[in-house]
Amino acid sequence: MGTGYVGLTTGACFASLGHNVICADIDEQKVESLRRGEIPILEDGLDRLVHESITAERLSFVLGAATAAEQAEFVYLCVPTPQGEDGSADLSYIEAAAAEIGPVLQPDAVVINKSTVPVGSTRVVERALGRSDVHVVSNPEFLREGSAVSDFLKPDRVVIGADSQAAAIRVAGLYVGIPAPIMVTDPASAETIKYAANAFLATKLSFVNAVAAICEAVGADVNDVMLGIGYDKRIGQEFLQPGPGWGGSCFPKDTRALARIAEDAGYDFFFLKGVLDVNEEQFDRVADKIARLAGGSLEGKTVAVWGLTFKARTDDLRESPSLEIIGRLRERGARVIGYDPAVEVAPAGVELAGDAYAACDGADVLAVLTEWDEFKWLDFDKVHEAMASPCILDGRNLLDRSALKRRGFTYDGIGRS
Ligand SMILES: NC(=O)C1=CN([C@@H]2O[C@H](COP(=O)(O)OP(=O)(O)OC[C@H]3O[C@@H](n4cnc5c(N)ncnc54)[C@H](O)[C@@H]3O)[C@@H](O)[C@H]2O)C=CC1
Ligand SMILES: O=C(O)[C@H]1O[C@H](OP(=O)(O)OP(=O)(O)OC[C@H]2O[C@@H](n3ccc(=O)[nH]c3=O)[C@H](O)[C@@H]2O)[C@H](O)[C@@H](O)[C@@H]1O
Repeated sequence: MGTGYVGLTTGACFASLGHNVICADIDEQKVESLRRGEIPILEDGLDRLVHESITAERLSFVLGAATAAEQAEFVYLCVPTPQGEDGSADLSYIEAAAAEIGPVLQPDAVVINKSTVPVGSTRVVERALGRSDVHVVSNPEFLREGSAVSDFLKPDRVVIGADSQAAAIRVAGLYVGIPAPIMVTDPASAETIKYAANAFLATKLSFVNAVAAICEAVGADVNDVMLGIGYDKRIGQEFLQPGPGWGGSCFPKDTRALARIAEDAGYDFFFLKGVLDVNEEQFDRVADKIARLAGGSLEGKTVAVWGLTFKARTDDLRESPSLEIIGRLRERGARVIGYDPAVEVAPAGVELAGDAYAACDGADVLAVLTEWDEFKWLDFDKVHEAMASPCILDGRNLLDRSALKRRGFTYDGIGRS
């Protein structure tokens, strides 16, 4: 159920493992284009997997959840769980999908929550299904956008939360062929593992960005500092890249949802609120850096922005740090010209340029906010020529600082004095 980043990846990967998969969505246009073999999202390797499985007649697409669920042994719920008004996860899509499939499910079918859902949602699904002869299991997903297929097929672990041992073993059987430890636990623990993992990763990034701020003040280089701490195996080298703040469709909503779960459980997770505050502060700090490069005020200034998506190798703009920072620049009176290799429709408040050089035309500052590899290899003499004043804010520490300085740019990065 759901053919978004998670549902389509899950469907295509399970089909590639030899299972027969029917993917359902309520979005008619999406279903039509998937039937034609057109993949609506940018995801490395997904195209090939979908085509191979359609050809092998192991993967098909239908409109509406009930049609797909009728004959199924397993039903995966991969529908959105957006942030509700009070910060908690909105379960209305989950409840609607469960209510729709409840009447048509085969006895003994297993309904599996792959959407990220708060503790207790297994019970919510049970209630919405209205069936005592089917099982509900939690099987959270840990894939990242941009590397969804390889993350799904080579995960660090598979987590299954079930009350019924037999149902857990049946779900584990779906993953035969995937080289990963399978951990079976109870539903509440599985649901908590998902939120704790995302919140821990977000904490790591806020910590890195906070250390970057200290590095700027004391004259240290955050890249070296992170390399140095990462050699410690207990810390590890991964997920230590400083940046303009973290974003995406999940970290912000899941971190807020965990803070809310804690509050409802009577625990003041003040520390996690600090993680969120540091991230907001990082957006402000980057906007301040751009203003400083523009001479103090952004009123009437033009800022070129390279990178609009929330990270490279995805076309997803949801809760993108780049858009957060652009909002702040516009509030301070700047005109923003953006360029992103994966974005064709201009987000609100951004004029979209046809290429990276065109974005720089007459710009007072260039801000690099997404780490697309191709930005490294552009002709910076051409960029220099196009800009009104050659100033670069490198929000991902992506570019060659010394080479840019030699070319006459004023350069500022993150955590490098
Ligand atoms: N995007 C990511 O990297 C990850 C997302 N998740 C979680 O997975 C869930 C889904 O996320 P995405 O795939 O990003 O969402 P998405 O927004 O890309 O896709 C969700 C799809 O579900 C469809 N849908 C809504 N109601 C439906 C219904 N009743 N029946 C059938 N289809 C329905 C929508 O039309 C949409 O195509 C969320 O809970 C998210 O937190 C978990 C891990 C990774
Ligand atoms: O629940 C989810 O949706 C997923 O959320 C994240 O995956 P994703 O949102 O695709 O992206 P990440 O690669 O984790 O990046 C998130 C944000 O952190 C930033 N980031 C990441 C890594 C880093 O070292 N530095 C850094 O600033 C990225 O630019 C981006 O804005 C998690 O990594 C996945 O494990 C999880 O399944």
